[in-house]
Amino acid sequence: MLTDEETPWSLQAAVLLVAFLTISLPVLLNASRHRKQSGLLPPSPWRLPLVGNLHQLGRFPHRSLRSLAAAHGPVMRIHLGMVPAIVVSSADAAREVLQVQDHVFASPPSLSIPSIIFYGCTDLAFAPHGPYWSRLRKLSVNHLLSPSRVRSCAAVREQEVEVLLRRVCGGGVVRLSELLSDFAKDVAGRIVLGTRAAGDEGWRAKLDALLEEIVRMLGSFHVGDCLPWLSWLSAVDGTDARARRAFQSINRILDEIVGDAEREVQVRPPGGETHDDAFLHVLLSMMKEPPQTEGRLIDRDKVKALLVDLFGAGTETMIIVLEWAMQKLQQEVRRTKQADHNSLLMITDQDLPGMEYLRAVVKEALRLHPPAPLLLPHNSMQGRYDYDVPSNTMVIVNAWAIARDPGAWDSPEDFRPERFVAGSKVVDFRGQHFELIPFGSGRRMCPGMNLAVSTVELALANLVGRFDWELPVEDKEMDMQEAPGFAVRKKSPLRAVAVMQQSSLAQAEIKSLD
Ligand code: HEM
Repeated sequence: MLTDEETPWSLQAAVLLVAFLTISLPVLLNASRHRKQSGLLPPSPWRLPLVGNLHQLGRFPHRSLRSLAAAHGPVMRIHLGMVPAIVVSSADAAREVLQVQDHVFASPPSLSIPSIIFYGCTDLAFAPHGPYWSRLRKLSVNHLLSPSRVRSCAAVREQEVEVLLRRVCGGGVVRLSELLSDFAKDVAGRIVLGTRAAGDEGWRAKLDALLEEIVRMLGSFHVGDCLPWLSWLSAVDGTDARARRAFQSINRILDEIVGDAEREVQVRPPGGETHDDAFLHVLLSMMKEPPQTEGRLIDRDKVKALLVDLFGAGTETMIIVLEWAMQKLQQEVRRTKQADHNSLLMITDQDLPGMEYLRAVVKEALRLHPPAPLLLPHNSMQGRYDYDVPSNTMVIVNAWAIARDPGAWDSPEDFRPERFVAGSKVVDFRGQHFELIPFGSGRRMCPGMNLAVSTVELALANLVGRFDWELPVEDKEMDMQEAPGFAVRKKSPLRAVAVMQQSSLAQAEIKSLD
């Protein structure tokens, strides 16, 4: 996880920039006096020269931006250093950006660190909107993330849930964060890489190292992104060197992973089919296909770029939802059982559609704790909507603030899954109801939503169905604090005591898992 010092847009950035104030202030003040304001720009909080509003963002930008929006409105213009950005904090404004004018805001901004660690932005999340992105997205959805592909790997998820339950049965205080994290990585490992990854400590260590580098670098501040004319500074302050070292480390790990898969394919008997439908095997076979008229889509580096996305975007987000939902479920566990589930049999993928209350709990956890509270940044490619949004302006959607907007939600700060149960207002997170957009919406919406939701629901259903969960005696109350970072995890790891249900049937079943 990120340390406080590594927080994006942190004071550390401000301190660095303030050093330049003394020399450049007179020049800049003069320049801003002559700057021509054109069109109707969104309202803007006051800002410091050079620093802009960076110093106001603090350790939790989603919270600080909500406070600023309360004073300046749901469409607001801020400055990250000298670079303007539009912040959107209402469902209506989010609909305008992500649906009505989706085509205008469909590219991410060009940022220095992602372009180093994501192989020149040839991954899915940071690739500019265009034919390459579109083909890569289609490939990922068709072979890995579509609802039918997700259904077809239900057995993998169920087997991994069994492993998780067996580990919980160990007794005593369960280190839930650690177990849930291993579970999410094993699911991703098995469907992306194949059975080889299951329960393999070597694989988990590789993935941990990979995620650590990605999360650390995405949380780093690059002066050139905020003060383009000072980008040379990142060579002096070591940011570029750190990013290149991180990239070398990411590349080495991914080379090992891809190399292992290539060797596996080579030792397969001639004509032998793959022993599983692992996505990496599909990618490797596509690398060998003759190029089509549009050129070859995938080469080794692009395969690695895509893997960074799938592991980075896929595992960390699922871990976050599982942690927050389990934390909430410690309070809700009995009601969840009564509402949904009276059987002690293993709950399978097929049972999930009938578990209305559990699904409401997951929705409510995603509402209060979206893993990416500011989604991913978008970039305007042209023009205007109600306000003038000059082309090439970064647009930040504060999904966290929108999901807590008192204008859209009753008691928005309370955890109340009932709000999603039949008879209540129908609100879903599939990109059509803009008051709840933890996965974004429009063409850049998260393609991993079906996989994530099925995996999270299956794990939670079984954890809650088989155990009663209590706080460890030494933890007097639940710690609900967030940790700062690009994706917002719980500050302290989740621990709980799992009390196995007294029913002999439950005990017999759990023994039979051994
Ligand atoms: C609960 C879990 C998850 C949440 C809350 C989540 C959330 C998001 C969000 C907010 C975005 C950006 C949307 C935007 O800016 O408009 C995104 C993009 C993305 N997500 Fe997820 N995600 C989750 C799980 C996954 C999984 C499991 C995968 C894949 C294995 C995945 C892969 C991606 C990719 C590749 C993108 C970039 C898509 C593009 O730009 O075309 N995510 N996700």
